Amino acid sequence: MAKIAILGFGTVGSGVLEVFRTNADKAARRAGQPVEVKYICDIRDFSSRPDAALFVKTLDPILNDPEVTAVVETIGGTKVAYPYVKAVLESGRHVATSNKELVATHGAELLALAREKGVCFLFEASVGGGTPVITPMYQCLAANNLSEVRGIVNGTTNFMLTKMEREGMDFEGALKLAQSLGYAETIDPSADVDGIDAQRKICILASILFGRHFYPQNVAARGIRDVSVKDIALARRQNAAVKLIAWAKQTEDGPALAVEPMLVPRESQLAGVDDVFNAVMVRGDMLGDVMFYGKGAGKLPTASAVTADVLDALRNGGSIHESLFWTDSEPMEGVYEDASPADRYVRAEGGAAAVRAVFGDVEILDEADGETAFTLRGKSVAQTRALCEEAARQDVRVKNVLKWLTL
Ligand SMILES: NC(=O)C1=CN([C@@H]2O[C@H](COP(=O)(O)OP(=O)(O)OC[C@H]3O[C@@H](n4cnc5c(N)ncnc54)[C@H](OP(=O)(O)O)[C@@H]3O)[C@@H](O)[C@H]2O)C=CC1
Ligand SMILES: N[C@@H](CC=O)C(=O)O
Repeated sequence: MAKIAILGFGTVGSGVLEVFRTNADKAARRAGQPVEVKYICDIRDFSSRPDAALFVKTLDPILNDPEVTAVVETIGGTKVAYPYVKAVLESGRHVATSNKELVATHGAELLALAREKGVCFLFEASVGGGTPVITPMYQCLAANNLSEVRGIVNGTTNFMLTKMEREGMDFEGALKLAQSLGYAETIDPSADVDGIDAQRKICILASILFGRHFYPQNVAARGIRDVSVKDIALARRQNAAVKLIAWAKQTEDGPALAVEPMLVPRESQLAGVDDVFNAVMVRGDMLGDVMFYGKGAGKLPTASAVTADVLDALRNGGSIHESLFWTDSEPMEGVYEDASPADRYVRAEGGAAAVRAVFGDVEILDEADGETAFTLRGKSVAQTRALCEEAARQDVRVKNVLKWLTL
């Protein structure tokens, strides 16, 4: 019988207990032995629950119990989760976590520690929630050189954009609904809306892709605050959808990665990914493109991925880190940009004549309510930025810029 502990009994942690209880037989077969949740550590009061005896308020009773061999971390953030996870790994126990902030900030160090101790540090649920992305990347695609990953990795914003497109729901209403469904980050939902959650996730995917640690501060991230119902309608007129895309790729100048709302042509499979669903496309030199699609957030989908990691750890042990590993690296100055030219949708205050005076002979998509929307073709990030700055000097305020995703 394997004994485990859950740290943090919120949306995901309570889901892990439910998955273990509902699918106990399946879990026992997979782990090679029955699995019992012996402790749950949470600062909240659960004394009225029938299983109140499981609850503890700190990590100490768990560390002091030699029967516990694996620990689930679903507290979130790094303040408590980082020292807790480090202590658990140092004590020679496996860790499975859904905490992308922890992995994006301390992943290389924790992987090295797990390797040193011969235990597992697994984090499948940290990207894609319940959708397997990380394990396929380092296991099933191991015979490929991977050059690119791109996808929709934030369930909350994808849910919100879908509600805005289909039901004309406003931004605040869509966010409240996503929060009530347990999709949004509880500590700070602006992590979803401002692209920070996706920034952490693309760092994890890029670290696997390139084999060295990528830090969030080196990744330009924009969320969906500037996306209006009007942008979505104009995108639809151009046979495209607005999606928050996280991408990382190898370019001639080295790695490039970012998170940004983009215009996604309907021919792309990513355009049809709606609601809380996530989808990640990985490009390999042998397989070509492969897409992983499924629920990116929510209690049971996410918990199912965390639980699977615990079962893998119990069954296979630390040898997994012969394939799941990346080296540490120093954060650099600035961000990893893609310098190649691209086409962009731009919406700015002012008439078509004022817009053309700055941006040249651009294709006008719409001119209404004192705003002009147009397509700016073949400009790099730096050129686009310079044009927007020049526009501001000429009283043409740019309200949104969305790069077209190439297929
Ligand atoms: N929700 C989702 O769909 C998904 C979440 N994730 C990630 O999973 C992690 C957990 O998310 P989620 O379950 O939504 O978060 P919740 O806020 O619902 O759960 C966290 C729990 O941990 C408790 N907690 C806080 N501090 C401590 C502490 N010192 N010791 C023990 N427990 C503590 C919290 O209590 P209190 O409320 O009092 O602070 C809360 O009960 C996060 O990293 C998140 O990003 C990943 C994929 C999907
Ligand atoms: N808040 C996140 C939860 C999963 O990581 C999201 O919306 O995707």
